[in-house]
Amino acid sequence: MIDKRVKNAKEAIEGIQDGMTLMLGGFGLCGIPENSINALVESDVKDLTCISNNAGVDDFGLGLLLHKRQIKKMISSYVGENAEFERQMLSGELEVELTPQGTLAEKCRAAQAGIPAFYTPAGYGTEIAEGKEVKDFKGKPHILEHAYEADFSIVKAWKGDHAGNLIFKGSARNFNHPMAGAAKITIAEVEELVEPGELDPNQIHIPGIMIQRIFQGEKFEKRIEQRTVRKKD
Ligand SMILES: CC(C)(COP(=O)(O)OP(=O)(O)OC[C@H]1O[C@@H](n2cnc3c(N)ncnc32)[C@H](O)[C@@H]1OP(=O)(O)O)[C@@H](O)C(=O)NCCC(=O)NCCSC(=O)CCC(=O)O
Ligand SMILES: CC(=O)CC(=O)O
Repeated sequence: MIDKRVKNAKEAIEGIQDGMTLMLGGFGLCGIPENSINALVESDVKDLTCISNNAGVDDFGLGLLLHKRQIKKMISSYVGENAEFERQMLSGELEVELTPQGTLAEKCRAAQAGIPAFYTPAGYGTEIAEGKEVKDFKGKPHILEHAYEADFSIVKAWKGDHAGNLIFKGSARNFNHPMAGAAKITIAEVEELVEPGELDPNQIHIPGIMIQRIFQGEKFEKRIEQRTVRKKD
C-alpha cells in the first residue's frame, strides 16, 4: 500500500533549499499551510521565491517568513494589509511580481495539468503585458502567459489519507486545489490524516497521485479573515 506519510512539518520540508521556488496555497488567511510555514521559519532557508495569492499578514502566514527576510521574491495577486511587506517592497529589499488573480490561478493550474502556456485577455495594455506575445482571438487581444515552474508546492487540506488523497473544506479549497501537483514535489498538510479507504471516493478533490508527502499538522489557528481579526485588535 502506498504510504506518503512523513512524521511532521520538519520532515515534510526536507530538501527545500536556498533560492528555490515554492507555491503556497491559501486565500486571505484561509487555507494557509501554516505548519509548513512555521517549519520553514525555523529552518532558516532563504532567498525563496514564493508564489501565493497573498503574502500573509505581519504575524501569520508568509508574513512570518518576510519578517525573517527569507523571501527574495513574491509572486502574488493581493498583498495588502501587511506592513512589513509594504516596507520591504518600497525599500527595494523585496522583488514583487503582481499578477491578476485569475492569471495566477491559471498559471498554477496549467503547471498542474502539464500545459506550458495559455492566452488570456487579462492584463492586456497594462504593465503586466510588457514583453509578452500578443495574439487576437475573436478580434480581441490576448497575452501569452506561461505555466509556473516551482520546486515545491505546499498545500493545506481538511482531510487526507496515507496515499495523499485530499478533501478541502469550504473556501479553504482556494489556491490549494490548482497548486496540488503543480510543482516537482507537493507537500500536503492536513487537519486530519486517516487510513486509506476512510475517505468517500466521491468526495475526494485531489487524487493522491498529485501528492508526494503528507502529514497531519499539529496546530491550526482559527484565522479566517484578517479584517475580522484586525477589528478585534
Ligand atoms: C475557513 C473555513 C473553511 C473554516 O471552517 P470551520 O468549520 O473550521 O469554521 P467555521 O465554523 O466555518 O467558522 C469559524 C467561525 O468563523 C466565522 N467565519 C467564517 N468565515 C468567515 C469570514 N469570511 N469572515 C468572518 N467570519 C467568518 C464563522 O461564522 C464562525 O464563527 P462562530 O465561531 O462565531 O460561529 C470556512 O469558515 C470558510 O470557508 N469560510 C470562508 C473564509 C473566506 O473565504 N474568507 C474570505 C477571505 S478573502 C476576503 O475576505 C476578501 C473579500 C474582499 O476583499 O471583499
Ligand atoms: C482579495 C484577496 O485576494 C484575498 C484577501 O482578501 O486577502
